[in-house]
Amino acid sequence: MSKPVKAAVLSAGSWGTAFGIVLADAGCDVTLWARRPEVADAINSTRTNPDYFPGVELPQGMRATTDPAEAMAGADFTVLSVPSQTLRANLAEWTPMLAPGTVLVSLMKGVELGTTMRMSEVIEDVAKVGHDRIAVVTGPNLAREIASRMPAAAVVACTDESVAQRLQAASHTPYFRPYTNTDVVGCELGGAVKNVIGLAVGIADGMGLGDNAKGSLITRGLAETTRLGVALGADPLTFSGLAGLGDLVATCSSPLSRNHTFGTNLGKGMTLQETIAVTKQTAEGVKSCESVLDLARRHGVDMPITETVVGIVHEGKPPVVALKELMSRSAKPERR
Ligand SMILES: NC(=O)C1=CN([C@@H]2O[C@H](COP(=O)(O)OP(=O)(O)OC[C@H]3O[C@@H](n4cnc5c(N)ncnc54)[C@H](O)[C@@H]3O)[C@@H](O)[C@H]2O)C=CC1
Ligand SMILES: O=C(CO)COP(=O)(O)O
Repeated sequence: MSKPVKAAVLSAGSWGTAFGIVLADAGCDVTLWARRPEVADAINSTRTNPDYFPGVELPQGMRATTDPAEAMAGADFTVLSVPSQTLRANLAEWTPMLAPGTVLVSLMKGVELGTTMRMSEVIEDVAKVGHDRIAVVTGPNLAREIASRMPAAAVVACTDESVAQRLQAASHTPYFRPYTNTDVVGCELGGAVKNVIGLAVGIADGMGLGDNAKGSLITRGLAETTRLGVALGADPLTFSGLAGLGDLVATCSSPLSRNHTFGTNLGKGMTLQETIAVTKQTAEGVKSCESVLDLARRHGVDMPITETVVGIVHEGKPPVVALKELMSRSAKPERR
């Protein structure tokens, strides 16, 4: 009998835990790294992660530790699931402990502030591994639904298709159906920008602007995501796939989405500080809207919805004023 695939998942937050469940259900031997000892203890002693998924039973093939070296020892896949803005510092600490030949897998949907790097670029920069050893998992994957084993499709992307296929096999379960893709740029941008569009749709929902506004924001949001992607060398078709449209639809229609919920609270009139105070988990779009806009400006790409979100979230622009500005932009053809 062949040895089970070994996976380290760093860390034990929402998506790390949920994807760890997927890997374990697919037959992998999974070790989660948890920052807090009480989370690791609860996982090992109660087979649940009560802070994130109370009542969800974790698979037998999954355990937790607070020692990153122990988690990573001999791992075929090292899965990274920390907030995008802390990845660089976390990975710098973890790089000396990486197992030889391990594939680094990013679950993160963000763009680094300052450098405007995508997460796979940060990984390549810090861990000094080639892009053929870095994979990305993305798509319409709300962690709470996945942890409850509700059905979803996903994308596993790597420039080396055989690596994507290995990860596909390691994460395919009766409820989780991953497709491979070699367009890493498009897949990552789809995930990072949809968080920003999710904020915009949430704001519109909070303001009670209706479903036409939602449909319009999703579609025009996808148009600006695609414009950015094409400028960065992505395949435009990626954005009509799971990493683009699929993820946008899930995020923009679900109360489980933190970005959507964050936007809804702002649209209802909460201040930024009040909204941050009631948001317990990572809403990546809040920070990444600025880095996405920065990236767009560096490449001369117009991203009006992203610009509007930055105005509301970071510049204190009232949503009603932002809406008026967005709607009164100069008239143009749908496709340029
Ligand atoms: N939750 C979801 O449904 C999905 C999330 N993602 C992405 O996954 C990434 C992680 O998000 P979630 O797991 O949802 O967030 P989360 O807030 O639930 O978990 C984040 C984890 O990172 C840890 N953490 C926070 N600050 C840290 C630091 N400075 N150093 C080390 N660890 C730190 C926390 O302890 C926690 O375990 C994000 O980029 C998000 O966009 C992607 C798909 C689905
Ligand atoms: O990326 C996600 C679903 O695919 C999760 O969205 P939120 O981070 O907004 O919860």
